[in-house]
Amino acid sequence: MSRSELPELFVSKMKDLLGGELKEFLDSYEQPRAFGIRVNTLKVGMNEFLEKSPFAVTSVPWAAEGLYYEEGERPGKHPYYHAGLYYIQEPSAMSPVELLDVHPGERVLDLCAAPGGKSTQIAAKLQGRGVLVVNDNHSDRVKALVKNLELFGVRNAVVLNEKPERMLAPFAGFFDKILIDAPCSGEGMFRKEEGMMAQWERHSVTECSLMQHELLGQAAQMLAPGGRLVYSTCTFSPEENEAQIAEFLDSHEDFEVVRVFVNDEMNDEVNDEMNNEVKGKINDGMNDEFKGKINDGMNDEVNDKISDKISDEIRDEIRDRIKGKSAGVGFSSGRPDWLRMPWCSEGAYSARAVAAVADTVRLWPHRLKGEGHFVAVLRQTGTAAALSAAVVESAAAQPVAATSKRSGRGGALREARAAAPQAGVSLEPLQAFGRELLRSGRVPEAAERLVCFGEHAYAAPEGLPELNGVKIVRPGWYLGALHRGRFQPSHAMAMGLLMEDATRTINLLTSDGRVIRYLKGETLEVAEHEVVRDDPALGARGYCLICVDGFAVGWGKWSEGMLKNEYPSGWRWT
Ligand SMILES: C[S@@+](CC[C@H](N)C(=O)[O-])C[C@H]1O[C@@H](n2cnc3c(N)ncnc32)[C@H](O)[C@@H]1O
Repeated sequence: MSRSELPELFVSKMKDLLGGELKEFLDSYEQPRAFGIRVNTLKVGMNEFLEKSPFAVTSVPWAAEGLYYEEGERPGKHPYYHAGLYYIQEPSAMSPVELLDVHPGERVLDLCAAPGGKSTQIAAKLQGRGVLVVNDNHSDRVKALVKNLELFGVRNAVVLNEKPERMLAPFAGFFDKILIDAPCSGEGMFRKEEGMMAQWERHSVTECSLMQHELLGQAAQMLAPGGRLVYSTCTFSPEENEAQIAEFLDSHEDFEVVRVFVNDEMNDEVNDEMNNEVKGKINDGMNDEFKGKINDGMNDEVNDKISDKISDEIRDEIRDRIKGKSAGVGFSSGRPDWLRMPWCSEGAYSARAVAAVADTVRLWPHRLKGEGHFVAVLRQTGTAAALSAAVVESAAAQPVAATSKRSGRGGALREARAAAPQAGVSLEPLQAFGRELLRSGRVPEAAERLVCFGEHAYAAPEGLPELNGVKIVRPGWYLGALHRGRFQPSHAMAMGLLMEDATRTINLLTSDGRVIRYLKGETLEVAEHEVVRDDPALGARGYCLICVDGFAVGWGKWSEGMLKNEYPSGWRWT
């Protein structure tokens, strides 16, 4: 796009904000934009992906799993996309979750989650452990959110379609980490989606900032003492960013801004330095510690896992060090230009708030390869007493006994008691499926809990509070339907499995023409010897997990040399 297409009012606001940097900022609109994917480490290690990547990629400096790809590539048109190996994401949009600092086992809320870019990133950080609650108040957008979580194979997410005020009672003080990726005026989207410019004229920044103010206050109530809250937008207007945070701090004395660094200035040279150092260390580590073991017969898979692990650890260490080096360069510290905005009267915010806001992060499109983002990392400064009280409380937390409002047949809303299937529905077909098709012999796994809404079975994460009256779209990983004494496994179930989880698989290579035909929903010819079974006593006939290069893409039902296609119509390759 050209800078001349930008709304005049927007340009004059940016002049107030950026001063001498305005030209560089506007020039960035004439540059080609950066394209990114984020690797799904629930399914594939970074090193394995880099070896298999169908496109040339380079690292996004501020996101551990982020990669740039070149314009002209079509990552959405590759079987790996259908296997959920990556999410196509604008690179600067990868920064908020990176700064949320999620660890496996935590309770995390993504309050404004659709279509799920950041939810899938959080899920990968959780590595299947802990609880991820994702919410969006827009019922149509929630459908895309569910689909993306399913494609990513996320098993520990609960999807809600609620107004945040209705979540306050059940989730008061519940979450360790909360992300508010707020609805905003979208100024950072002008280059990516030109339609946003027309919307920007109509939707006032003021309207968005009122919404954001409310969301921040609501999220604060759901955060545990000592918890971390990340607020992000893809807009540049300070009314929706710095001012929003300053106002929040002035009404929430128990919150502070956490000083974080983003390497928006990190240049290729530093990046290369980091990559070389990582490579060298991996080789050293391999030589010293693992070479002997590898020679002792460890196979390639184990080898890859070790090098993934070393790579992650060393990468983190080096990244931290380089972040230290760039302190004071790559973020908005000490640049209070927003206070010069015409609407900002002197003394509108306390000195504490103004000083703290200097530690929020701006990713600018003229300084890095990305469209731009604002990120504020906030911490609830819980006292030790409050923290121990929260621990006692969480130990006493009851498991879910949720009710769900789902549209029943005929569109009527009905309440279904969770954990018990509909009267007359037996769980035996689901259990039999688990015994036959899963190596673990059971579904759900020990850390999950079976929840039924009518005929539909889910594996829910443990440790949620009572959710009575909350609109639940998915109480967990959707397993499938129990109908007339049969179990019909869902596509979400297939996507939540790894090839090694299943006892009967058909693994096709991407080069095999049948892959695209499978993804288009066609019936395939598959010879019996291609149906791989753990145990020769297990027949070839029946459900098989269909994989591409070892990654699950869906179900098929094999019989007499033919594979009946179970790939859902809404997911097909077009
Ligand atoms: C910037 S988008 C979120 C993008 C998402 N985090 C991602 O990475 O894919 C903001 C979302 O907030 C939702 N939203 C707007 N107002 C909301 C509210 N009051 N409560 C919850 N969600 C809201 C919108 O429907 C929209 O999907």
